[in-house]
Amino acid sequence: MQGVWTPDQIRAAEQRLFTRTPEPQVMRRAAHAVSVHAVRLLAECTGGVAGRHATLLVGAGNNGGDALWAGTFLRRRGVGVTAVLLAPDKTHPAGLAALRRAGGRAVAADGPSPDTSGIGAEAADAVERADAVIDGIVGLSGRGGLRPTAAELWRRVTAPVVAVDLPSGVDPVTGAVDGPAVLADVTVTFGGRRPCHVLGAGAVHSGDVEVADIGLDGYLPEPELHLLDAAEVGENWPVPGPEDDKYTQGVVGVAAGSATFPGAAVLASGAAVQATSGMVRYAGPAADVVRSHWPEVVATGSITDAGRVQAWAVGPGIGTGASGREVLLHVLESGRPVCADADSITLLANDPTLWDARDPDAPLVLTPHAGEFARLAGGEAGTDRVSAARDVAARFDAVVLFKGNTTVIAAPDGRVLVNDSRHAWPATAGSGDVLTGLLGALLAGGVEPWLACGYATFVHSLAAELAAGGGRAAGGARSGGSARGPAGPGVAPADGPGRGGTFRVGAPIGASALLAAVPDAIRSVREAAFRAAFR
Ligand SMILES: NC(=O)C1=CN([C@@H]2O[C@H](COP(=O)(O)OP(=O)(O)OC[C@H]3O[C@@H](n4cnc5c(N)ncnc54)[C@H](OP(=O)(O)O)[C@@H]3O)[C@@H](O)[C@H]2O)[C@@H](O)CC1
Ligand SMILES: [K+]
Repeated sequence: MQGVWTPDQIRAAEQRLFTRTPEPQVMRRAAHAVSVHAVRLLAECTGGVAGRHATLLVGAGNNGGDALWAGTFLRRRGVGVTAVLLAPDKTHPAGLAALRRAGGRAVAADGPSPDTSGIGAEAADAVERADAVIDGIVGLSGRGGLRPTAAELWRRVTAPVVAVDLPSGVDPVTGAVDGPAVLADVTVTFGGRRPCHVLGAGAVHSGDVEVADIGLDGYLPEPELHLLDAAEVGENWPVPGPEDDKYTQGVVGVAAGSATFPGAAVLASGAAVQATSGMVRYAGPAADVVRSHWPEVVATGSITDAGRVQAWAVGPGIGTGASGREVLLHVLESGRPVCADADSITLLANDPTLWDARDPDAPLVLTPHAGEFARLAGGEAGTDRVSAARDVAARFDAVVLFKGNTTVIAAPDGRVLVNDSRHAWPATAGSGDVLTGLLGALLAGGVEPWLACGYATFVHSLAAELAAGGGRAAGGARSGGSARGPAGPGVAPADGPGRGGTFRVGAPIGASALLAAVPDAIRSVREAAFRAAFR
């Protein structure tokens, strides 16, 4: 599992590191890593390095210092470097002196001869003719969106961008973007990811995140957040062993859909079928429709006839009336692990007495989207979705899988996993029903609930991407293509060649296509695990 650390954790670790390694040396390590990625980007995007031009956007703090030192290293590779200083009086002195010694230029952002937007002619020229831009405006101390001069400079940037530590204008802790913010092709960070690289709009604004080793290992505490990679998911996805039969792998019960709306039942049952080689039982009014789509499902019309299961997936399409309540009550009383989604979340939010039916020893997973989350929590989550999910998980003693473009998975003990898929292909009707079925299958297979949520979300997101045609190598690599691609933030990269690589074509999908891609996604993560084992 990869870790994500808060700015406070990073700063505390840095202070401990500085007792052993002088601060300027650490900064030069960081800056060198930035320059390495800038060189790579220049080579990829312009076909060369020496003779190209890099423009540094330099703010008041150490983030600007990193950029200046990175410019110094770029000079050694024959790159022309201009630093545009946003706060000339506060510019990192040693970094600026080093850049000047190396033959780099520095100009003030607002002079001389500022235009009507307050940008000096030399600064405007440096930004507009850059082959690459290094964003050293602000880092861990950033608050709010870019300030006016920085925003005006950013508006003029067309070259590929390497962000130092994080894209300026993005909130370091929540990833929220509240005003103008840099959209990077690559973000080079130090020692470990920050929350803004994986949460909310920040995950998109960061582009590809490269973690450089500056010696922080050994000084960092337990991470605040965790990320899974494909190999881990593949290694732990339950598959039949030599001794297994259909029962030993765990039987999953699906209680979903209605006679009028059987789709949720078909999708959730189908996902459970695709996710496990064991047995799937369905109980509910859509039994005939489920059977006709999935003959391998043992389907019955009533929850009381369902038979024995090792876990339940309950909720999608059961309604919020008396019959839905009865189904949920039965499932909660079963003493089995339960994944409660959709209508069952609304039922639980509306009728607190339902909680009394729950066996306190049986794990409960809740999978709300924003609206359901607000019902459960008694208010909107706000921008700090991690804290909000943690609070609800602790309050209800349940694992909370808070859906969104970044899915946040909080355990009652405070552990948090995030899935920063950086694409929105699963945002389609019925997609949540598929996730519920996957989760039910993993719970029935005995996977620990918090991890089951992580594995199911990973595979679900990957299946959506594969179905859409966006494709992602299951080695953990991100989608190909630039974050500045024409599709814009929050959606999968658009098609055709562009900065940062060649984009793969994607097209909108429905939940049935997502479901059909689940076996490919599972195969893909298992292949990643296989490759990792022999690396
Ligand atoms: N310590 C080290 O050696 C190492 C540190 N490292 C590097 O240091 C970075 C942290 O540096 P830092 O703490 O100096 O602050 P930093 O993020 O540069 O901000 C500077 C100032 O910007 C301002 N500002 C705030 N918001 C703003 C906005 N929206 N738009 C514009 N300006 C804004 C605000 O100043 P104000 O104007 O409010 O006085 C703030 O004080 C870290 O990210 C990493 O890159 C690495 O080199 C590893 C070794
Ligand atoms: K930055």
